[in-house]
Amino acid sequence: MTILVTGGAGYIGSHMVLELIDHGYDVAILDDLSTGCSAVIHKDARFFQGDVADEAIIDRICQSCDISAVFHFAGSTSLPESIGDPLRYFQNNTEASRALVQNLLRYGVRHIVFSSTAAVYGATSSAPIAETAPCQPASPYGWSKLFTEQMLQDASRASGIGIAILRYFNVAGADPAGRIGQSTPDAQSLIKVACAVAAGKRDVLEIYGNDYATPDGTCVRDYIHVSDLVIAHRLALVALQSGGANILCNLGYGKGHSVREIADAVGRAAGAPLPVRNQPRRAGDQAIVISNADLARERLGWTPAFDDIDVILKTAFAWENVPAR
Ligand SMILES: NC(=O)c1ccc[n+]([C@@H]2O[C@H](COP(=O)([O-])OP(=O)(O)OC[C@H]3O[C@@H](n4cnc5c(N)ncnc54)[C@H](O)[C@@H]3O)[C@@H](O)[C@H]2O)c1
Ligand SMILES: O=c1ccn([C@@H]2O[C@H](COP(=O)(O)OP(=O)(O)O[C@H]3O[C@H](CO)[C@@H](O)[C@H](O)[C@H]3O)[C@@H](O)[C@H]2O)c(=O)[nH]1
Repeated sequence: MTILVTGGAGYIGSHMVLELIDHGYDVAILDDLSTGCSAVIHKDARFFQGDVADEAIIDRICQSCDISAVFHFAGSTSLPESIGDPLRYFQNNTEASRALVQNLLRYGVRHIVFSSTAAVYGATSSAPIAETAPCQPASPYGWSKLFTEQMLQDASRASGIGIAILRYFNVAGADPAGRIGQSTPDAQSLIKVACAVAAGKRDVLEIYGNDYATPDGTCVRDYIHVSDLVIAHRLALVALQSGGANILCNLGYGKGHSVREIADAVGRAAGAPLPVRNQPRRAGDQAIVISNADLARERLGWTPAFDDIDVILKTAFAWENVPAR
């Protein structure tokens, strides 16, 4: 039996593929390479290039591989971008996921693990955020993921397919062995950009807002190492395959770091202070986003191995600090 990883040429998906292959699974990847990178596609995985919403390509994959479970990472991922282009987010995250699930159900796929986000909670939540907090997304990105969560839950009730919905906080870092990292050329996430500045590929780190109600005025986020994140995904699949109930849980470390702290720490990792420039607030940002991830530890038996911001930044910078990347 084969595991299908959608978005397996992207940042998190490529780390998932590595984790699965390291654990002896057969893997197929479906990716349209819209933001993914062919250089990170694992040589031992079968690669299909195309859109997750395309019925014909799902037919081709399911007829040539015995797909038992799907990790669904493919999607559009930028919260600020979604504010300017909401319809693309509802199309590529919600509608494309609906088409994917409908087509997979025809082939008897039994389990789906879905990439959701802390952005489903939105403005009304206090920190740390547990899964029981109300969901009031502050962006089309958050809504596009929340709608998909609801759709999966309803599809599961109707069809019996097992689902795990994992709400990630801020994912960062790279494979500690240096095999892969975040390769998206124009990724705008804080740690990627800060490492690019430290590696001399960008001139300055813009800090979006220094007047938030936080200790140093900059936004606080809960950064989780990508390798811990994909381990939790593998454990979620094992739990579903053992006959466990559907899963909905946060993935984070339950601690926060400000933008300013990240800039300072990347400067330390790189051996020179980072040039920074204060800018106005970015639309859609919350001041503080920190998880309560107790449920993941209980339900999945997950014990993070890289819960250290310096390890996250060291692996991210090591990956970025190669001129060709
Ligand atoms: N990076 C984070 O901090 C974070 C946090 C929460 C949730 N997520 C979610 O995790 C998932 C992966 O994010 P990432 O950071 O690896 O992003 P990414 O852009 O690196 O990866 C997404 C991959 O999906 C592919 N893709 C996009 N639309 C597709 C489509 N319609 N059909 C086929 N392939 C398609 C892209 O080419 C890319 O390879 C996304 O669903 C994202 O919303 C990410
Ligand atoms: O060049 C930059 C980039 C970011 N930031 C700030 O850094 C913080 C983190 O931003 P970013 O790395 O873009 O992450 P988020 O907007 O918090 O969103 C991430 O985390 C969400 C979950 O919390 C995911 O759903 C998203 O896909 C993922 O991009 C925010 O305050 C940004 O304003 C800067 O100041 N300068």
